Amino acid sequence: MKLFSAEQIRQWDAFTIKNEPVSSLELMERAANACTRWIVKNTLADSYCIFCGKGNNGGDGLAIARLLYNANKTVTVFILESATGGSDDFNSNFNILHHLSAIPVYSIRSEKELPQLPPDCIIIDALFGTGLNRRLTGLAATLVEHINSFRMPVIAIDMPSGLFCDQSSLGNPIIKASHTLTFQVPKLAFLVAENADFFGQVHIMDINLHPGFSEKTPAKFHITDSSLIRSIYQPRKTFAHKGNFGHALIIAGSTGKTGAAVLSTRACLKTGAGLVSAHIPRQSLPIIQMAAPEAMAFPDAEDHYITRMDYEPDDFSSIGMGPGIGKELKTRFLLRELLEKIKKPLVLDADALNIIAATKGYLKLIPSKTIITPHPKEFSRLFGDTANDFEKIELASSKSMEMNIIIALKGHNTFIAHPNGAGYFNHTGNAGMAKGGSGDVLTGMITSLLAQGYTPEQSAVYGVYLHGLAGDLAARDRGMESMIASDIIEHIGNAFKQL
Ligand SMILES: NC(=O)C1=CN([C@@H]2O[C@H](COP(=O)(O)OP(=O)(O)OC[C@H]3O[C@@H](n4cnc5c(N)ncnc54)[C@H](O)[C@@H]3O)[C@@H](O)[C@H]2O)[C@@H](O)CC1
Ligand SMILES: Nc1ncnc2c1ncn2[C@@H]1O[C@H](COP(=O)(O)OP(=O)(O)O)[C@@H](O)[C@H]1O
Ligand SMILES: [K+]
Repeated sequence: MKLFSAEQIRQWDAFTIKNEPVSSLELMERAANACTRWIVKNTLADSYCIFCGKGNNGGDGLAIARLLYNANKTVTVFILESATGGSDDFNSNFNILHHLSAIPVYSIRSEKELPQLPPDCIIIDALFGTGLNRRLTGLAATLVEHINSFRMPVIAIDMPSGLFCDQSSLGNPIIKASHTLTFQVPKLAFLVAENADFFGQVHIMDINLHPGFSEKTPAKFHITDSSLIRSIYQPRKTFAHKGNFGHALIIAGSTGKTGAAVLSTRACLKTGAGLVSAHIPRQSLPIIQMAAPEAMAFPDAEDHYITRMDYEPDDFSSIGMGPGIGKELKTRFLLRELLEKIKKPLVLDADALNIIAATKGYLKLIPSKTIITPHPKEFSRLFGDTANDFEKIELASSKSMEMNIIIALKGHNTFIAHPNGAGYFNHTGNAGMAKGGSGDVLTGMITSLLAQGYTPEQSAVYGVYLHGLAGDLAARDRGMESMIASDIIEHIGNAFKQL
């Protein structure tokens, strides 16, 4: 699914008005109807306090007020006055409402007019939407803080007021909504961790914007959805043999972190590679053979960590390196040797990335189309700090293009930057996965897909989606608190079945 900017959404509204055709006021009525249906169905209250600005977001608020009143609800409207007049559609809805004397309408012109509200009402925030063009200050900011001081649930229309769609709002006054009813498509602002306190649960209101616009308009960012994954998926052929699905090598583990090697290797096996081998420290040999009997093992010459390749790396279809390897000097040298020798893309995670970040000259050795899977800290070690999440996304995108690598920046809504400039946000996964070992599982899964012949771009997008889906199924079965990384592996099979 394409992720459009506020400006593109404005163009999409205009395109719909021209090409459907439909009047702007009718489109607002459609939006207000969708919101009102949701509100009536999902809230049990009888009383609603609606705060409106004087743009089209406020126009939505006025139309919702009228529709809720028609549904026999008690409605009170507060209008934040501004020096400029209302938008055309705001004014039209204001005139309609004016004739319904049963709906009280109050103006807020100064702090003295900030209202007290009945404790059983639901607050509807229609102050500002996608038209926000600067941070809120003055009376608007004070009103936002005033609304946030109430304990009643707040339903934001389109955007929580004060939140920018496509840029950081860090430190700004913003409505803290329990629910956001947003029009047609999700917004970038709802995908980043720094905004988590503001939008609550996001619900998409389908207002039938014209499909012609989204089909022909390119977008830089996308949300990975099941239809994209189904288009990537290659079913296994009936007469296939193990040679058709590649030979994956996992280079992982050191004493005390053999579990990382076990998790990556098992996840790699469970994701469909034809053959899986694990290069582990010598002492880990019995452990890996017990925990993953289907995998072959290359025990290192060294007991406790990895130091030497006794194989040709290009003989493998894919190699994933990093989970639990530590940062011993000899392991660093081995990583350098691998980076210099291999002619194929790699999967690099965890300590492989920490070694690269800490050792001068390693970063530029990363082979083209390699997939790196840093969590935010590993990302900062590699590429430096950023002031906010939006800059982090831009930095991931530009580094991916500059270095011709795929960067999966892990977290809730993992962001995957492709070297052609496109970016994919993943929406599967849950906070039950915020535990040691989950990332090791992801490395094994992506390495497995790469071995099977999926392109590096496909392997990253597909692997991250499947990993999150397996995590969601694990959470459903075991609960977010109790699920562990091994449970994600146990649910990879069911995740495949759900595609
Ligand atoms: N036909 C359409 O274009 C549709 C628009 N819709 C609604 O329209 C909204 C966008 O409407 P608008 O473009 O009128 O914008 P908004 O209603 O979001 O706000 C814009 C108004 O606020 C002012 N403003 C912006 N930032 C401010 C700040 N920091 N302090 C004080 N004033 C500020 C602007 O000058 C303008 O007057 C959407 O979010 C959505 O709710 C929906 O009704 C669907 C259809
Ligand atoms: N709150 C969350 N929502 C969704 N996915 C999450 C969440 N927390 C963690 N994850 C996922 O779990 C994995 C954690 O990886 P990482 O931080 O490298 O853990 P580790 O190195 O301990 O294995 C990532 O794929 C991440 O996207
Ligand atoms: K709003």
